[in-house]
Amino acid sequence: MNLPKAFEEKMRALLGEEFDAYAACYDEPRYYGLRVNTSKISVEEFQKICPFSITPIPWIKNGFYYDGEKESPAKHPYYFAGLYYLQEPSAMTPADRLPVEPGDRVLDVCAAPGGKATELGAKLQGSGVLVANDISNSRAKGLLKNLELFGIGNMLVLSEEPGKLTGYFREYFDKILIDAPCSGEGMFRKDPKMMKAWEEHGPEFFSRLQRSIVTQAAEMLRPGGMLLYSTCTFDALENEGTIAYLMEKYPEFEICEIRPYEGFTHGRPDCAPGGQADFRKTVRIFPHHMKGEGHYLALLKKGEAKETEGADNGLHSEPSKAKKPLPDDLEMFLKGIKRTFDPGRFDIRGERVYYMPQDLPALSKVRFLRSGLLLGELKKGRFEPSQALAMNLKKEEYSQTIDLPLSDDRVIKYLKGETLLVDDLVGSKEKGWYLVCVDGYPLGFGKLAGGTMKNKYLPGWRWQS
Ligand SMILES: C[S@@+](CC[C@H](N)C(=O)[O-])C[C@H]1O[C@@H](n2cnc3c(N)ncnc32)[C@H](O)[C@@H]1O
Repeated sequence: MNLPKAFEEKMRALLGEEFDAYAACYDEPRYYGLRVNTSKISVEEFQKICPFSITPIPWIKNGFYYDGEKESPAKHPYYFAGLYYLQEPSAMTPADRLPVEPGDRVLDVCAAPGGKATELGAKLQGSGVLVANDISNSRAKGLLKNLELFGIGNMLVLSEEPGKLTGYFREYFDKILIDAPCSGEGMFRKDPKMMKAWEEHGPEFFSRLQRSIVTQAAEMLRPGGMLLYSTCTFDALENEGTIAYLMEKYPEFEICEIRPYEGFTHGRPDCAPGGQADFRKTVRIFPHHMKGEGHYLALLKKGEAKETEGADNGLHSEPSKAKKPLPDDLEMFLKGIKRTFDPGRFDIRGERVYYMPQDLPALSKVRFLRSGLLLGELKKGRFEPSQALAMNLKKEEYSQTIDLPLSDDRVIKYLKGETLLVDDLVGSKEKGWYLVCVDGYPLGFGKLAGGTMKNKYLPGWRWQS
């Protein structure tokens, strides 16, 4: 592979005698990875049912390699059931190493298309809140789809400039991930087009952007909270340089150890102005040391603020809405779900019914793609459940289900949007909303009458043949 000359020279200087081993990797095939959605299935269970050959990624407990030249895991009903996400192995590391716990308030500042946000959401296991943001509205649409496919309901999907969010979320979050826009040097093998982009917008351009994003994000982290910064580039200015800038502006941040793996390489104190030894705790991923493309990670903890102590965190909760009774048809539908709903968290806007995360600040004038779990729509008083709700439910939580084995050709028919005959599975008098599952994992809803099931799978998500 012909690398840009300036890049090659820079890498020679960075890697010294390791450069030849690094350069030789460009003649090797790229790695393909798949990450299990642990909010839907355990790793052990997935290994039992996985229809293609996989081998563990040693530093990611729910990550596996697959052979991308032979297999197409995105064209499988389990993918449509949200059981896994396809992701380059080194890119799994940031969300894995940010210690998110159920109940946390988590922000993913640059989240689209959701490779990391889907893992952060899965780690929350339905409690707390994930705010997934991306400045690009078109990319945020893909992010929303991936989060809904994963069954994440306790979330907001926003498309905002991070500086605007600081006014709403000052010191609000427990954990923040910044997977920054970068010059992408670690992705040259996976996607050679990145080299052209690098020549147009190199490290200097991205460094300026990263400096503004990290300092804006810093204001949204509560004291004691943790921030993980990552890039898929090798450039020192964009990596150690950005973290050094953050720590100069916000001295209350300290660099923390990242759970180790033998293939990780230490960050470089010599690449950071000031050269503090702590930069060794940051991690560089190189393809000649491990089976992944290339990444940089720094985990930081925010101490008590030195200058902004006692500042108002801007958190003014949405005034609780007067609790109106829910429409009858919605009330009836919810009786079929074995889950306790908090009446104060329903939010009906026009025809749409949402179930909101708890303790959100008032968010007027923020560009949303989604706020909360879209439960469904009220059409002339009739409630129609959404695709997002189907993906958010477990089979055991819903009273009426049609569970098809993978081998049943009605699975693909359902995903294509076709009407199904299911009189062999339900009594002739049964009717109403059914949750259609494959091997026990929900795919979507259908409406049954007289042994025929009208397909309610979201048209935009259909299986394309
Ligand atoms: C490396 S990608 C993120 C990949 C994503 N975290 C994932 O794992 O799928 C960087 C993202 O940052 C977004 N971006 C660029 N500038 C931004 C800004 N100022 N604020 C927020 N997002 C930005 C881009 O649209 C892009 O989607």
